Amino acid sequence: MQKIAVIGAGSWGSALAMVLADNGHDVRLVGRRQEQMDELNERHTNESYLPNIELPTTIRGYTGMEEALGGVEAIVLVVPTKAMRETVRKIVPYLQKAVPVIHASKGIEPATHKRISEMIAEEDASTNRISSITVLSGPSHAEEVALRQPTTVTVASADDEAAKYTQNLFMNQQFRVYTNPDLIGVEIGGALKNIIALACGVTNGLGYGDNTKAAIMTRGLAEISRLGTTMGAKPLTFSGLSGLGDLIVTCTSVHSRNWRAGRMIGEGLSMDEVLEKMGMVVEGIRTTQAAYELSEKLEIDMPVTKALYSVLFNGIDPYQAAEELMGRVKRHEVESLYRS
Ligand SMILES: NC(=O)C1=CN([C@@H]2O[C@H](COP(=O)(O)OP(=O)(O)OC[C@H]3O[C@@H](n4cnc5c(N)ncnc54)[C@H](OP(=O)(O)O)[C@@H]3O)[C@@H](O)[C@H]2O)C=CC1
Ligand SMILES: O=C(CO)COP(=O)(O)O
Repeated sequence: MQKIAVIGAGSWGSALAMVLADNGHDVRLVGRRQEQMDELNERHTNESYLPNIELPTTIRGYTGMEEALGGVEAIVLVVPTKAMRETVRKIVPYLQKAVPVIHASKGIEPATHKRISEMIAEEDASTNRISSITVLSGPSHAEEVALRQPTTVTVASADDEAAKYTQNLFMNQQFRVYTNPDLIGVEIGGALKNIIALACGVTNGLGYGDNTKAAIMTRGLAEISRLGTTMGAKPLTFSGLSGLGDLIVTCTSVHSRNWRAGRMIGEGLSMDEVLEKMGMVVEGIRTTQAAYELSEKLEIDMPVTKALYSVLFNGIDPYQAAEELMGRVKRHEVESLYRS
């Protein structure tokens, strides 16, 4: 039994807290709204993020870091990417000894183009309170994990022992955890699939069907692989759970916030209208900006990302963006799979 703090009481933080509690760990779930933590402690529910789910009574909710982090042996970070740096800055002063950190968020930071593990390491550089950083990623909608439906994920770390420790923490009969040494590939696959899910949603919103979805998913995976391998990822990782697996689950599921946001944009809503309606994080929007900037900087051909960027940030009509994608110059299918 380990004392574990899960920071971020949204859908995914709560579902992962459930897995850890099911495994017998002492779980402290940290949210930022007192009424939400009162609901968790008194009624064992989190209606705004996991409706109609009863959480294990052993999960305790906290809003204060000092109280939640006392004596913890591991920390799981599950806040939106844009809140990651600020969250790490908030936790490190309360860590009495160096502890392993596991993150389960999916994104890349616009402007710096850093992956999440790089952001965490940077924020701990002067304090050294984090002993290892591991990412947990894969095809895993919180709604289904909370129902204890069979789910598989991957954990990756530069520290092999940290990956195995994380595998042991989370693995159970319903939640199967693999290890993968390719930290870069696992983080990039999880972040970039959200762009492709948004793009698939846009095509559905335009009224296009399964042929178009399969095209965007397959060519999307090709451009994820091109950018990812240029950034140092192993090609095989993109055929795995955190690559193809997560691409499938996000592009084809009504649970996906990215896919749903894309569909509304395809139907004609503005980005602001969509974000207001969602009320949950849509990571793919900021990741589209980051990946587009990276593709320009590294001169990687990423046509789907570029088309989506023009829709989201330059006000291009989605129908026109789709026409332009289809009208590009002739290409060989596989010659440019890993480099532009
Ligand atoms: N949902 C899923 O199925 C999966 C999600 N993920 C990833 O997990 C990460 C978290 O997503 P998810 O839990 O789904 O998001 P949700 O939208 O469900 O919840 C977001 C959580 O983050 C909190 N939050 C929002 N902004 C801030 C901030 N600035 N500082 C601190 N906390 C903040 C919210 O608090 P409040 O309620 O007070 O606003 C809420 O607890 C994302 O990177 C996502 O891609 C990965 C796999 C599966
Ligand atoms: O990452 C996810 C499933 O693996 C969740 O995707 P959404 O953020 O699009 O809901």
